[in-house]
Amino acid sequence: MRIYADENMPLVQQFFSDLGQVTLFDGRNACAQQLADADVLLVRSVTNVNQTLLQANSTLSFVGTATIGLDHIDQAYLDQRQIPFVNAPGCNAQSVVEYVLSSLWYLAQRYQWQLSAKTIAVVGVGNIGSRLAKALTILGAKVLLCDPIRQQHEPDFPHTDFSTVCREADIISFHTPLQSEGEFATEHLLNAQTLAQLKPDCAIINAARGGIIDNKALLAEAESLAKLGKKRPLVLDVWEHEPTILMPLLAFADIATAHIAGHSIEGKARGTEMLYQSLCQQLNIAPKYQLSQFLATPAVEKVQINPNFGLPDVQSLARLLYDVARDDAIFRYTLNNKGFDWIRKTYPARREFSSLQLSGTAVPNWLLQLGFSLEQ
Ligand SMILES: NC(=O)c1ccc[n+]([C@@H]2O[C@H](COP(=O)([O-])OP(=O)(O)OC[C@H]3O[C@@H](n4cnc5c(N)ncnc54)[C@H](O)[C@@H]3O)[C@@H](O)[C@H]2O)c1
Ligand SMILES: O=C(O)[C@H](O)[C@H](O)COP(=O)(O)O
Repeated sequence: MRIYADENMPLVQQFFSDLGQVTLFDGRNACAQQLADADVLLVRSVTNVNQTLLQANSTLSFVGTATIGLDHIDQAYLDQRQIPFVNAPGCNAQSVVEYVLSSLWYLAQRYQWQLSAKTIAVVGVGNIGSRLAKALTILGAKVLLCDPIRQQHEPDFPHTDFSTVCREADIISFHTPLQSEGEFATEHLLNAQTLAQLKPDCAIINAARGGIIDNKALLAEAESLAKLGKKRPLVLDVWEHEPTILMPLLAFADIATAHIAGHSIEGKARGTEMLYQSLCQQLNIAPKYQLSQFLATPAVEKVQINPNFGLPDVQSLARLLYDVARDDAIFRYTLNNKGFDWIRKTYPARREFSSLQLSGTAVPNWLLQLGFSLEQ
C-alpha cells in the first residue's frame, strides 16, 4: 500500500509504516503527478484535495485530514469517486482552548481587565467552543453562546443570535468552520457592517479560519479608530489568504500568530493517531499503536498545589506550559525573512495542560476541568 502524507504530520512513520510504504510530501505545494500512485492520502489543512489534485490518480482508497476544518476538501468530488474520507474532530480542541486562554490572560494584563467582569461571546459551540465556554465559566466570565445550528437541533441550547452578540459582547472569540454558502454561512461574518455594531472596545479573537473576518474591513476600521486615538484589542491566529497575509493588519494585532493555535504536540499528534485508527478500521485490522506510546516525557511533569491556590494562580500554572506571547514574538520577528510556513514548520514544542500532573491534598476540581491532570 502506498501512503502519501504531509511532511508536517508528526509520528506518521511510527503509526503508518507497518501498513505500507510512507512517502512524505510538501503539503502546500502538492501536485497531481506526485500523488498519481497513492492508495492512501493523509493531509493537513494546507492541501486542497479536489479534482485538480487527484486527476492523475486512479488508485486512491482512503483520504484523511488530520484536522477538524474541512474547507480544503472537496467532499462532493470524493463522494462522486466513492473515495472514503475522514477528518479528526476534536483532535486539537484543547490546544486551541489553551491558546485562547493564554491570549485572554495577555489582553487582561495589557488592558488591566478583570476577566470575571467581562461578557465573552463564543461563536461556534462545537468541540472547541464548548470546551472554551466551560473554561471561561470556571474563570468567572459571563459567557454568551452563539450557534444557530445547535439551536436548530437542541431545543434547550441557550443560543444568542449574532447581532445581539455584536451589541453586548466585550470579547468575541470565533470557533466556526469557514462556510461560504447557505443559511449558516460564516465567510465574512465579521464585515464592515457587523464591525460597526460592536462596542468600540470589543476585543476580537479569531483562531478559526481567516475568511470568517473580512480582513480588509478590519484593517479599514483599525485605521479609522487609530485616527481617533482608539484601538480594538485583537488576536489573530488565522488570516485571509494564508500564507500571504494582509501585512498592514499586523500592526493592529495585540497577538499575531501563524495558524498554530491547534499545534500543541498532543493536538497535532492526536490528529495522526485518529487517521491511523480510521484506516485500521477500514482495513479491518486492530490498531497496534497508540499516541501515549510515542509522547515524550514533558519538560515539567509535576507541580505541588497547596490549599491557598486560587483562581488568580492558574495563569502562572498555565504559563509553565505555554505563553502565546512567545508565538507572537516569533511571528513578528521572522515573518518577513523566513515566511508564514517556515514558522509553522519549525514550531517549538508546546505541551497541553494534561501533561502537567498536580499533586497535593487540595487540588481543586476546577483545575482538572480546565484540563490539568492529577498525579499518577
Ligand atoms: N487555528 C487553528 O489552529 C485551528 C485548530 C482547530 C480548528 N480550527 C478551526 O476552528 C473551527 C472549529 O473547530 P471545532 O473543532 O470546534 O469544530 P466543530 O465542528 O466541532 O464546531 C464548529 C461549530 O460551529 C458551529 N457553526 C457553524 N456555522 C455557524 C454559524 N454560522 N454561526 C455560529 N456557529 C456556527 C457548528 O454548529 C459547530 O457547533 C474548525 O472548523 C476550524 O476551521 C482552527
Ligand atoms: O482545522 C484544524 O484542525 C486546524 O486548523 C489545523 O490544526 C491547522 O493546522 P494545519 O493542518 O494547517 O497544520
